[in-house]
Amino acid sequence: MMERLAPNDPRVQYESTSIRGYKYAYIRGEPTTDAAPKGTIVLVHGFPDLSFGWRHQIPFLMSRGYRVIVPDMLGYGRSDAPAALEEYTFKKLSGDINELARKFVGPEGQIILGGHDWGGAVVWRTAMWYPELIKAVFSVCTPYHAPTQGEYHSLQTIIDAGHLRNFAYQLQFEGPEVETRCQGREKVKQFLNSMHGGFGPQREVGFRTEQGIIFENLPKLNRSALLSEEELDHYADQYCLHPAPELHAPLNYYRTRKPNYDDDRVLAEKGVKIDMPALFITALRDSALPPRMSEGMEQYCPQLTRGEVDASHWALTQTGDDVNRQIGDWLNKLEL
Ligand SMILES: O=C(NCCCc1ccccc1)N[C@H]1CC[C@H](OCc2c(F)cccc2F)CC1
Repeated sequence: MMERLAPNDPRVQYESTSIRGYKYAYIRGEPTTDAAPKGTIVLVHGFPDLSFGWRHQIPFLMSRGYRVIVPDMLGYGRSDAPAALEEYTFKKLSGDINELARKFVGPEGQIILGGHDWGGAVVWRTAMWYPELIKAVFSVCTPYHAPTQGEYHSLQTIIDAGHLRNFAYQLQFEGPEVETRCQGREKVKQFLNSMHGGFGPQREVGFRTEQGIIFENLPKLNRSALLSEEELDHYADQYCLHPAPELHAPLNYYRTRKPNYDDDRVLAEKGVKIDMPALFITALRDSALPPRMSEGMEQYCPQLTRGEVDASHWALTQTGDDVNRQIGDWLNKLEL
């Protein structure tokens, strides 16, 4: 199997462009096969991640004859990180994906669009706002969730009513505590390590979905088995390209529920569905996005293929070869 990308890997190019007045940096990987390029794939990462989060998938997709474009999403890494939460709505991020993609496929072309985590939520909405751009769409971990038809409820109200308990950590992430208490390279590195499942000598953890970050445990944690020291250092370096509070912009993805709800009403009224071919790969041990959350997706995605991996939330790295195999099989069927 191909070796995953290393930080600053010479097999790909590191470029940037201006979108909506913001700098978007991205990885560009070209096909490594002699055959004609099969098309362009755009990959969208989640939280707390980077374009580097797709390091297992990028060489694989290049070897299958695709050009791969992988942005650092707004707020991350080498891209700009505006402070205002309004800049991070699904509708605006969808427009950014459209603009980035069209730089490579032109006004009439199409892409295959893939997402993980928050990137998965973004790709489902991009497929609804820009269906003409999308040849096919896939998401790892994050199921499609329909635009709410009813009235708006805050996450606090929903959780107090006993629903979405697996999203309880988001109540902490919406607030100021995490960005205030995790500033500076060492604390940011400890935060990233905790989110990747690092644990302490008494098996202490630094993050639980029912609770959020357990700050007193962060200094005790050993490095997560999912990341090499070099990889964790790269993440910390990239997050520290932005001034403190380094996590403010990434956490803005948790602060857009109301504006996203307002934008979603237009989609709900139009009865927009995911009509193009779609692949959803669930991670069987993702404590934030358990498999049960994808029940009923077929009614919104008539051309849905389902897959699963025996992984935690970090399925892209933990079961990279299995994820690649399932994406590869699905792509082969698309190209028939
Ligand atoms: O918070 C996220 N990632 C950080 C935590 C990663 C982690 C998990 C478990 C262990 C260690 C680390 N991801 C978000 C991504 C968007 C999701 O919201 C979309 C959505 C809805 F709003 C409603 C219904 C379904 C649906 F998918 C909510 C989780």
